[in-house]
Amino acid sequence: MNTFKKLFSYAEEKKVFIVLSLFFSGFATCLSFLPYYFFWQILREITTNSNITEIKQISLYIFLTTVLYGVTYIISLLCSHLFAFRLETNMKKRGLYHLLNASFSFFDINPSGRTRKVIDDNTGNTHTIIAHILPDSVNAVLFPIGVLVLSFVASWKIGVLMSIVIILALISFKLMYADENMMKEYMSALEDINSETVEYVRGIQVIKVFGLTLDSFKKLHESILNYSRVVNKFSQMSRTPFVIFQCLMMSFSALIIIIAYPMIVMNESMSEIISLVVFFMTFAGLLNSAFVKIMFFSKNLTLAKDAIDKLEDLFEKMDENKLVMGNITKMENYDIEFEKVSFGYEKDVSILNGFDLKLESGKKYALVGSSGGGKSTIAKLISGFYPVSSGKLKIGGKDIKEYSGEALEKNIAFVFQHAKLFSRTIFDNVKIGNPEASYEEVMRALEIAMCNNILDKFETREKTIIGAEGVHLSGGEIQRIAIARAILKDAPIIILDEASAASDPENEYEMQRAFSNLMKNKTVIMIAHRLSSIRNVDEILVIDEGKVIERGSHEKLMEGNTKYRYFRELFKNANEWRVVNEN
Ligand SMILES: Nc1ncnc2c1ncn2[C@@H]1O[C@H](COP(=O)(O)OP(=O)(O)OP(=O)(O)O)[C@@H](O)[C@H]1O
Repeated sequence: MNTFKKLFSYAEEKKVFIVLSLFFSGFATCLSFLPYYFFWQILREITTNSNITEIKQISLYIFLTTVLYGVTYIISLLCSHLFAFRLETNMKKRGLYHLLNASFSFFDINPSGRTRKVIDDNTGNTHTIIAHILPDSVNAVLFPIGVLVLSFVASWKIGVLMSIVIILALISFKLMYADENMMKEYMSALEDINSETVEYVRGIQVIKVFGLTLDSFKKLHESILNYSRVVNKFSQMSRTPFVIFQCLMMSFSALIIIIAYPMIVMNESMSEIISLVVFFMTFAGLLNSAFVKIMFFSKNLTLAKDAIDKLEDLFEKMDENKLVMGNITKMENYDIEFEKVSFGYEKDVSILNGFDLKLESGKKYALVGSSGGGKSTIAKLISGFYPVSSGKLKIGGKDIKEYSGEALEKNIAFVFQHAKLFSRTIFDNVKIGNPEASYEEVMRALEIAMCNNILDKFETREKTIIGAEGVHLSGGEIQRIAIARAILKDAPIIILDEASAASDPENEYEMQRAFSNLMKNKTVIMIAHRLSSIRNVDEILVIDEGKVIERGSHEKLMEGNTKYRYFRELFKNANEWRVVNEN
């Protein structure tokens, strides 16, 4: 019931519809007995007086009560659908709200496609239980009760027989679904096999290139074996009660012999016997369908519970690591200062420990160092992706926490290693940098970012839709469009995380020019592996194990036995090695 409480809380304003739906469903169930009652009366009339006027009259009652039942049931479904669609909409809205307010760290860890899928799939999974199963469950519960009452009204013997059948069916039914953990285990095995299959298909290129077999793709193999084991266990567990349940339902009509035979032997009224037999037999299929509805209810309730748990778990994750924001909107200057900052992504693993660093407004810095040293982490902290664990991170002399979210967004532009472009026109992709910008300003940004030769490739130029048929952009070209976007944003602090990694030698020259245009008069923090691209910066900082171990100009760091010089030589050797091998 907790699941329903949670579900209903998403659409409090339309709760009245679900109450109405349950009421009409109950009312419809009661009405559904009337046609059967009148049917029994017709049988009695046919087998006794055969009064045609009376039969016509009762037939009319059957017709009217059936129509009334149909209308009431439709009203019930209409109400449940109104509630279910509002619930789905509100859940999606809540998802959107959390997405818009999610911490940056959330997007750092969670792929956007998966997040969308969790929200879309799980909100969808709540539809069946609310729109169909919930109103039907009222029917499923009331129907066997009504059948019992009507049976006792018809004959106490039929009533007793019906009671025995219903009790036995309920026991076997309960045994089938007794183990809630079994259901959970089944759902989790199903989810595992689904996600592992998706992972396998996504990596199909690697699998083909390396000729991997399913066995070597261990996790998928294990998930298949696990699924098969769980399904087998579930089937074995449900086997006996399911067979009993099916036998009961299938042989239900035959049970009337227990009552009819002694009546025939005792020479009771033939018309009474026939009407009772036919009346009893009509309930056989109806009772079965009531139980099937209960079966669907259990399954869909587990699905809905799973869906709501997953959504709430996602919302919780979106709220983790959120930066506490202040309300200062203006930055006095763009000096950046780390004061004894400690930070770790996980509780016990510290990446920065008492880290100190000062970067001056308007200067260009390059962070270099061995992989995993903490360069990107420093950049992410400056951008406000994660809050620091202790110490202070200041921009313009004020703690980053004192600024509003908009102030950080407005003043910092981050160009990622793998820039993301949307399936819109090149123009629109750039305009995201400043939605207020004019046509000329966008075109100017494209020009400064050296994108003109990209536009020349397409007849539709800046109106070319990214991802449309025949539109293929190289990594370097995508990066230049992303730089145009950052140029248009015109933020005073620019962070470039391995931003030239995607460029090939052919467009590296253009990339470098695009970068220098972007960096003019800004505070720039550039993380670079290509050491050739960082010569024009004011200072180079060598980061190792979360510390600045060297800092200075290229010339200064090349003097003496520095780590930077060592990296340079490695880089030079690697390039020479590459050129020799390419020749
Ligand atoms: N989202 C994350 N969750 C947990 N640990 C992380 C996360 N991102 C980075 N790390 C860890 O933090 C450490 C520093 O990583 P960071 O990316 O800052 O290094 P880097 O110097 O930029 O490395 P590279 O040059 O290879 O990109 C690494 O040990 C890395 O495994």
